[in-house]
Amino acid sequence: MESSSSALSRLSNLQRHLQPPHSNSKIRQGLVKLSPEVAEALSTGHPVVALESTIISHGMPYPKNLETAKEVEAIVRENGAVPATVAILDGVPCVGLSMGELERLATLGTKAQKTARRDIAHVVANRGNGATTVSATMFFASMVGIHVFVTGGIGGVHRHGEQTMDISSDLTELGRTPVAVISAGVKSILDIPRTLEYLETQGVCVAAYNTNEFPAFFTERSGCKVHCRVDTPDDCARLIDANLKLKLGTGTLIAVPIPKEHSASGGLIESAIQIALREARLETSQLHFVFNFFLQFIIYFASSFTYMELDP
Ligand SMILES: O=c1[nH]cc([C@@H]2O[C@H](COP(=O)(O)O)[C@@H](O)[C@H]2O)c(=O)[nH]1
Repeated sequence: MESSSSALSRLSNLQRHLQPPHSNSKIRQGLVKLSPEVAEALSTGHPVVALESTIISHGMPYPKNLETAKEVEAIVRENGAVPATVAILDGVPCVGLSMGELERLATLGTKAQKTARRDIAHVVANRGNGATTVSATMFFASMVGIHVFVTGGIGGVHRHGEQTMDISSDLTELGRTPVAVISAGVKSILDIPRTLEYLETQGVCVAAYNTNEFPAFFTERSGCKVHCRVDTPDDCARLIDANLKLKLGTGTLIAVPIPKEHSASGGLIESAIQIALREARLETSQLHFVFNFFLQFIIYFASSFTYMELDP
């Protein structure tokens, strides 16, 4: 606990040092709405933790989503920081939501547009409601001077991403926005080794908490080693501090494995996911077989007709 509070004070000193109060928000006045609590915390150098909102609107049904959002905010408060949930409401990017706004977002559910960086201008221009993903949340957090952001899982490179190019903009955002993202890793349905390769290309420092391995969201292990290990909140604060002071310009990803007490249920979910993936692969290969069979059939007939036409 002592090391966690010294890490908090280190971060808040850093925030004060690197971010003269409201320098950004003054420049961008009117573009982003800060909740009074977040504005006060940022101006006094009190630690602030950003939270995303896609997980609220798209990740769970109502009212579970609202309960979880409140619970997460309460955990941030219990640990001495101010939570800043980010969302776009009626076209206004909000950093820090009131209980009413949180409730509104939760009841909107999927009617709130899933908003990644590429969607921000569109949602704002149309005065829409947007639930921000990791990339959009990082963008707004950085804009107002919040350096730490906590979430469940970030997006990554999808399986077969080398063919589909389906790569989450969360990864490019980590390569361009100096915010530390603390998460349980990436979803295990994604391609974890390629996600880590992509982050390396983007120059993102990926650290794992109390382990040498990148966690697999529902389980502690993914089989992928990381180059940076952090063991205490102080280690994390020093890493974030170095990244910001050196103005590397990139984000930091700190992956925290699922707590031991939940690893049994996590393992159960993970094995169900692996079975589903195997079944999907099998179905795809059966479909390929049927498709190839019909293709050969069509080619055979088409060529017979062509011969008949050429040589009646
Ligand atoms: O288990 C989950 N992890 C992450 C997300 C959300 O999905 C986003 C990534 O979406 P995409 O793969 O479309 O970039 C993340 O930033 C996060 O907001 C989610 O819905 N479920």
